[in-house]
Amino acid sequence: MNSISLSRTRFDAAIVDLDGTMVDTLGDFAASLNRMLDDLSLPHVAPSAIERMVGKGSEHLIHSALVHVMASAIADANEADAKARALFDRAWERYQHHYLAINGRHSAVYPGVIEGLKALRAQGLRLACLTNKPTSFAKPLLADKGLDGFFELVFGGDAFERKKPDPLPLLKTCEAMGTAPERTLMVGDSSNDARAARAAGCPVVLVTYGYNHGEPVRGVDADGFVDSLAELAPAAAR
Ligand SMILES: O=C(O)COP(=O)(O)O
Ligand SMILES: [Mg+2]
Repeated sequence: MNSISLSRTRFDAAIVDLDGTMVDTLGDFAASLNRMLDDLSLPHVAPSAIERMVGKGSEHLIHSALVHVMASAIADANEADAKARALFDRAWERYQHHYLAINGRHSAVYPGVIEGLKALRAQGLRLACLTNKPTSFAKPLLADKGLDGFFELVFGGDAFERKKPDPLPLLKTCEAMGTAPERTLMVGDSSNDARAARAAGCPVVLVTYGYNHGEPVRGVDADGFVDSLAELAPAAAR
């Protein structure tokens, strides 16, 4: 933890991101997207490219993957975008089908997550999970990985009118828990989480191992960085 402001703060609650923060879901994203692309008779997309597209919800991920695979055949960016839009409804239906069928099978909980969540709960913090993936994907994934018992609330990207990086989901989650944003710690892996937290008035810590749209995470404006959620316990206890 490299933050001075955090060490002076006491927290009542924490809001924890899912993909890239608690669970490495890149394998699930790759499997579902590539099965979807098979159904559309389109070429596969590499996990290294998918990693840069994750974090802004499934709609953004699907559209980005479609544009990415069509860019090799269609030189004009506007044309590729229009083609991706035309294919979207079918792609979304196929993606949902495949994601729900394999949810969690190609994913793993990051080291230190269970330890970190246990420590936060032991300090009396209330926990909510707030992700941009749909709630119907998030809840079974948390259950499959044995993480559901830590969270009194789970909100997906479809739970509110707008997704992170908009502050609305964080403000609504604080409201649902009855906690003040300045005493509610956001724990995430990307600039999406940090921007949402800053705008909501929540202190924010980012993990260094997540996705962050392919950009170095330490360049993001946050209150601290941790290499493992296990490092959060002493900060929360102060
Ligand atoms: O974009 C996603 O589906 C995952 O997003 P998350 O990092 O908010 O969990
Ligand atoms: Mg994330």
